[in-house]
Parts: sequence; C-alpha cells; structure tokens
Amino acid sequence: MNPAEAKARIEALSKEINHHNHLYYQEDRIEISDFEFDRLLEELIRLEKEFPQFLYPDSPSQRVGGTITKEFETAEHEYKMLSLGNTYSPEELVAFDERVAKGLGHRDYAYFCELKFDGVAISLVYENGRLVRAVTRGDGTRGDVVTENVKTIRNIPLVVQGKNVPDKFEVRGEVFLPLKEFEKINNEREILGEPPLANPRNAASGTLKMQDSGVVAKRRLNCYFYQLLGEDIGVSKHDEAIALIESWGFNVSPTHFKANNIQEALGFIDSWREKRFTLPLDTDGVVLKINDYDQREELGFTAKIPRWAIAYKYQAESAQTRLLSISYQVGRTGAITPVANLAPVHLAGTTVKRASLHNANEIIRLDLHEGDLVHVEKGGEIIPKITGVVLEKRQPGAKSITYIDHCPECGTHLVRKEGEAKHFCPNTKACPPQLLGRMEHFVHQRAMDIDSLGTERLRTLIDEGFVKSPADFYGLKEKQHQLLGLEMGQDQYQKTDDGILYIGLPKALFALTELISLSAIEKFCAEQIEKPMMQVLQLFQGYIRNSKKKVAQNVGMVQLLENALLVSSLPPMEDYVPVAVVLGLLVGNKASTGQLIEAAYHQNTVHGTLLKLDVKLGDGQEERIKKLKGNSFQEGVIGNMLEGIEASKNQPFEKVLFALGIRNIGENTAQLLARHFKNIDALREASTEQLLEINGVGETLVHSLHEYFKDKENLQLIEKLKDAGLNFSVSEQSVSLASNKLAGLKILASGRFTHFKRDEIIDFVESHGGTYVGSVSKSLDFIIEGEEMGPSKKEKAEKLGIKMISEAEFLKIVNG
Ligand SMILES: NC(=O)c1ccc[n+]([C@@H]2O[C@H](COP(=O)([O-])OP(=O)(O)OC[C@H]3O[C@@H](n4cnc5c(N)ncnc54)[C@H](O)[C@@H]3O)[C@@H](O)[C@H]2O)c1
Ligand SMILES: [Zn+2]
Repeated sequence: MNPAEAKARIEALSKEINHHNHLYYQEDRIEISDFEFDRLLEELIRLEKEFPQFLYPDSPSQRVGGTITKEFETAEHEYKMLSLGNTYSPEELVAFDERVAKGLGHRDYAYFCELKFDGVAISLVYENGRLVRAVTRGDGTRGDVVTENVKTIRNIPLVVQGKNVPDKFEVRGEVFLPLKEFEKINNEREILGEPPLANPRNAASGTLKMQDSGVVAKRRLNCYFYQLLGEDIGVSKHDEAIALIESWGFNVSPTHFKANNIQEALGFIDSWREKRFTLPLDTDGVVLKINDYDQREELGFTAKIPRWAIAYKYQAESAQTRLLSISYQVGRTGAITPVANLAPVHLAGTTVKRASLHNANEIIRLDLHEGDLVHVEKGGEIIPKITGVVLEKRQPGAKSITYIDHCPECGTHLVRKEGEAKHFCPNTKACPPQLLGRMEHFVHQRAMDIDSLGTERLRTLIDEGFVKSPADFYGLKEKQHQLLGLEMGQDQYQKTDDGILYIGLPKALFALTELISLSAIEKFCAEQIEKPMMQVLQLFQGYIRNSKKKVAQNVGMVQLLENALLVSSLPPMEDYVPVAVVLGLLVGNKASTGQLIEAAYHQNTVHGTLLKLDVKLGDGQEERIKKLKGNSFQEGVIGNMLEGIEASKNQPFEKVLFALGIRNIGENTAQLLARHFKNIDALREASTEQLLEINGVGETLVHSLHEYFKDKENLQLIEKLKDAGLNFSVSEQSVSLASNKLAGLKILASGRFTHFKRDEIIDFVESHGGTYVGSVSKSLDFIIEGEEMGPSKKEKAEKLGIKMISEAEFLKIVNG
C-alpha cells in the first residue's frame, strides 16, 4: 500500500468506525457485529502504526467511542474512564503478557481475571458515605449525570457503612438488564403492541438515559462492580479492593479469579467459554488486569487504554449440521417467523436444534435448499443463527426452500406489506396466536386486570373453542361445568400437519411406569437428548434396573412401548410418541388400535381424546391415564377465574377502551379520549376535526379509530360487552374536582413545562374545573406559554390577541 492509498483507507475506516460508534453509543443500535467492528478498528490501528504521518489526534483509535447525550447535566471524571484493548486470539494474549513482563522487568505479577460484562459502564461517587453522583462514561472525560436513574437500581447502596470507608471514593461497574427481565419486558411489549427492545445491552443503555426515572425503576436494572478509586482507599491490590467494596455492600459477580501467570489466565478463559451462557447476563469475554496497583502505575496508559489490562473476547462459536425442515411461527401480531429445525448439534455449551431465520429475505440470502448442511453460530444472542451453507455438500437435485403462502395456524393467505421484511397473517380476529395476543391484551393488568387468566389458561380456552372474542369471557359462567377437567399445558403435545396427536416421551414413560418420578424421567431424557429415541428407550430400561423399582413390570412396559412403536403405522417423531399408541398400552382391550387412532385424530389433548373415545375405564386405568394429562381446570381454578372476570366489570371506561386493543391507542391515549368524550358513543361519532382538536391526537390515530368503528363485528363486540355490564362511559363520581379555580375558563398550553409532562397539564386544568382546548381559537381565555412554544401557534395567538401567561403565573392562579 502506498501512502496515498493508506491515507484514503485510514480516512474511510475512521468514517465508518465513527458511524458505528455513533449508532452504538448514541442511538443504542448496531448494524454490524462486535467482531466486525473490532476488525475495522484493528485494521485502522495497524495502518496508523505503519503510516504514523496519518495518525490524527481525533482518530477513533485515540478516543473512547461514546459521548455525552446533551440531555443531562454533565460532570467531569476525576479519573478518566477509558476503553480496554481487546483481542480474540490466545497468541496475542501471550504477546500482551510478554510486553507486561518486559515492562515490569520480569518481576512477579498476577492477573486478576473478571468476566467482561456486556452492559453500560457507570461511575458512582460517594462522599461521606453517601452517593452524590452517578455518571456515564460519556467521552471518557465527561459523562452524563444520571444519579436519579441509578438510584432506582435496588442493590446500589445509597449510603455506605462499614469498616474503613474513606471520606471520598469512586466505584465503577457495569449496569445491565438481566436476561430474564429482558425477555419479560419484550413479552409484555409484544402483548401491548410495542416494538421489542433489540438486545439487553442496548436496553440497559437506553434505560439509563431515560428522562423519567419512574419508568427506569420498572425496568429492574442490576449492576456488577469491578473497580474502586480514590486518594485514600487503604488498599494496594485489586483483589483487596474487590473484597472491600463487596464488604461495603456493592454487588460483585462471584466469577472472578486470581491467576499467577498467563497460562492460568488462559485456563480460566477456557473454563468460562461455555459456562458463561448460564450467567444471568450477557458476557463477551474475560478482562485481565494486573493485580498490583504500583505495577499498574509502572505500566501506565495510552490515550485510550490502560497498558496493564486487556480484554480477551470470545469469538462466536460455530458448528455444522443438517437442516431438517423449516417451521413457521405465527406471533401475537400475526408476524410470521421462519425457524430452521436442525439435526441436534453441540454448540457453546448447549444442544442446538433450532435457529432463527428472521424472514423470507434471510432464506433467499442464504439460498437455503432442502437438506442443506449449514453453519450455525452462537454469539451473544440467545437464539443461534445460520450463517451459511456448505455448498459442496449439497445433495444433487435438492430443491430450494419455498416460503409458505398460507398461515400455518389458520390457513389464511399471507400478506407482505410494501417495504416490510416479514409476512403477516391478516386474519387478526380468528387466527389462534393473534387471538391469544388480543386476549392477553384484554385481560392485562393495565387493561381489564383479570390476573386469574394467565397465558396457559387463555390458550386452553381458545384452543378448545370457549373463547373467540373478549365477550365470551362474560359467558363462561354458564359453561363452567364444561370447563371442569379441561386440560391445560398443551406444551407437552405436538401435532403433525395432518392432525395426528403426539405426547412428549417423558410424560409417556411416567404414565407407563410406577414409582419413578416425572422429574427424574425428565432429567434422564434431557441427558439423552442427542440420541435417537429408540436408543433412549433401551437406555431407560437400564436406568429402571439400576433404580431397582418394580423392575420386571416397568421394564416390561417400556418394551411393550418399543414394540408398539415399531409396528405402528403412525410416522415417528423424535422425542414424542403418538397418543394413540400410549393409550393403547394403558386401556388394554377397552378399545382397538383403529378406534384409538380415530379418537386422537384432530384432538389437542388426552382429555379430549378420551371424551371422544367414550369408553368406561377401570379405576387403575383412570389413575395411570391421569399421569399422562397436563394440569387441568379444577373447581378452585374455575371459581377464581370467574371471580376475576366478574370483578373486571368495575374497571373504568378508560381501561375498557384500552382493553379493546384499537390500533395505536395506548394506555395514555385511551385515558385522554375517555376523559374527553366521556362515553363510547360520543367517541364513535366524533368527527375528524373534533378528534384533531385534542392535543396529542394525530392523523394516524383518527384513521385507526375510524377503521375500528367501521367494522360491524367491533360494534357488535361493544354491544355485547355493554350488555355484560362493562363501563363504556365515565362514571360521574370518578370525576371529582380538585378545585373550581379554573371553572368556566377555556385554556390551551403549548411548549415544554417544568412542572408538567405533556398530558399532565390537561388533567390539571380539567381537575380544577377548566376546559382544555386543543387548538388556538378566539374562544380561549388564555394560553399557558411554555418553553419553545410552537411558532405557528404563537403567531396565530398574537394575531387573535389572546392573552398568554407563563407557567409560574398559571400556577399562581390555581395555587394562590
Ligand atoms: N457493533 C458495533 O457497531 C459496535 C460499535 C461500537 C463499539 N462496539 C463494541 O463495543 C466495545 C467498544 O468499546 P468500549 O470502549 O465500550 O468497551 P471496551 O471493549 O473497550 O471495554 C471497556 C468497557 O468494558 C466494560 N466492562 C465490562 N466488564 C468489565 C470488567 N470486568 N472490568 C472492566 N471493564 C469492564 C466497561 O463498560 C468498560 O467501559 C467493543 O467490544 C466493540 O466491539 C461495537
Ligand atoms: Zn393465521
């Protein structure tokens, strides 16, 4: 490369890296993987070394990638918050170690090894034992002050008491969103029709930078601490500092290790390669830090990184396996997600059987064919992905995968909207997963609040045809005797496309044997998961012999199952056995094979199959078959459910309106509309102009409302719910006034305010008897002018000569 080329490349790389830094730190999103990003940075550093004349002071190799957001006060860090050098190769780690050894004149040293937590760095400053400031890393020199948000993290001590607490100190750590919380939030968002959060790191970073700490508190962030700083901290080694902050009540991950040389550190790295996936948060490597503070000082820093530490990052692990088939999952919003079913393969500590394919484009991009040998990778994310096809191994004549054109759940023709990657099932009203989504929304705590109707129960009520619309909940009382004994937990079943019912192997073995617990059988099967099922049955016989429990009888039953499976005409399914086959062994001569197959056909459960079979069973048989069933509705559960449904009739109009699930009508909008129109008929009849007059209502919302009320079925639903006794108007006593100070006044507010958020000021005006008006008109008594009031509004108001008052003046009118 000649200097001109190098210069061009350095500039191009810098531009690209700056772009990704901006996305990553400012917008909390990514376009490329960390590995790809690190490669770009590495190339830049290499070129700058080779051509030092093009090393500019503002190069991304010289600076920490983030900056401040401008939405918070900022504070300067007393000690800079730097990056870490990183590497993906053990050889480079050894080279780092050699540099360290040389730098320390070959004296003894130790590495303190910690996992590299994938979250957001935070610095906490304590004075006289109290937390005074929490600051993000920002650009390394200055960061955003996010103290209020950080205070909502439960295990961060606001006051530190303990031995040897210095007057002033700083601790640093990583704020993260636990994986479980992340999943919970996304589940919830899906139910409420909000877009999912991309990944736990971005979610944590975005949360920390929110303006409303009330929302932050709900997110349940957590934090691990890994650094203590200050003038008189009284310790001279990192391991002592970690023990100290732990004794002061800071949360330290128990995963650290002190290595006496690089070989021990490499051993530690290896031991966590797979185990790290069991941790409650994402980790992407191991950080090695020189343990002794004096030695750290000797080694020093570059502009961007300490020379006494390095991060070893795990590369995504990959494996090859066979593509067996593709299933299509229908989400609660009707979005179709293709999932690849793979021959089981061991990858990064788990057995992988499935990989996400995202959408049709991904299948085209990979050019997947039936039976392809594929590369699967497991990186930071929880679900592995297919990264490529081994073309040389493609079978001749293999057909390329064609995307489905009908919904696998309800058969409706799929649609794909302009510019969208995903296909959708448009049957929003009756497609089972979509119906489930709507019902979950309807009963949600923030809507009708029927918490006795969890997902499992809802799914059962939908699958068994009891609930086709929210109105059906209010007719369940009349059907309660039919609910008794109805089976839940359909997860234990599988059905082929043509309607043959299968049950999970552990359940079948549990019912066929005696004195062996279900959990023991499940554990056994989980350990054998990679073996073919017939071999698992063989091994299970050995397991029974070892357990010494009813050996002859239990082994005999398993052998009968083996034989029955071998002679059965039903197709085999790994990990599952046909319900007809298992029942055949349990009911003896009460029914023929043909009858059983017929009975289980198109049924969803053992319960349903038995109802259809309609034979009288002996007591012993009943008992055993009961072991086969999932949980079922019992009197207590039914009573509980009906009570919750009854109580929901008291939910106020705004909650009912939200529960209807009208597109684009979130909780706040529902509240706004309910308070403004007071009842559903007024809302239905509202004209576009009337709607747009309301502050916070835009074109999209008006369109959604019109679409909703145009649909006859929706109107029927509303009628039915009204008949059931739900509130479709604001009850008079609920609008109690705080005062009459604004009675008779027509008021508008515009701009930003210190004491109110957007909708709060409307509530405030109304609760003091005033009328809030959404647009500038002559009828207004005054306008409350906030910061940055809209210029067109201001101009119009001035033209009409309407009085404008400040927020402070307004508060004086009300509060005196
Ligand atoms: N994919 C992208 O587009 C993109 C863009 C920018 C940055 N990145 C990634 O972000 C990272 C960039 O660097 P960075 O400066 O934010 O982080 P870094 O990799 O330089 O490491 C420093 C950070 O590691 C964290 N950390 C976690 N565990 C730690 C521990 N035990 N001890 C000390 N620190 C610990 C701290 O937050 C600290 O600020 C790289 O991993 C890079 O791949 C990716
Ligand atoms: Zn469908």
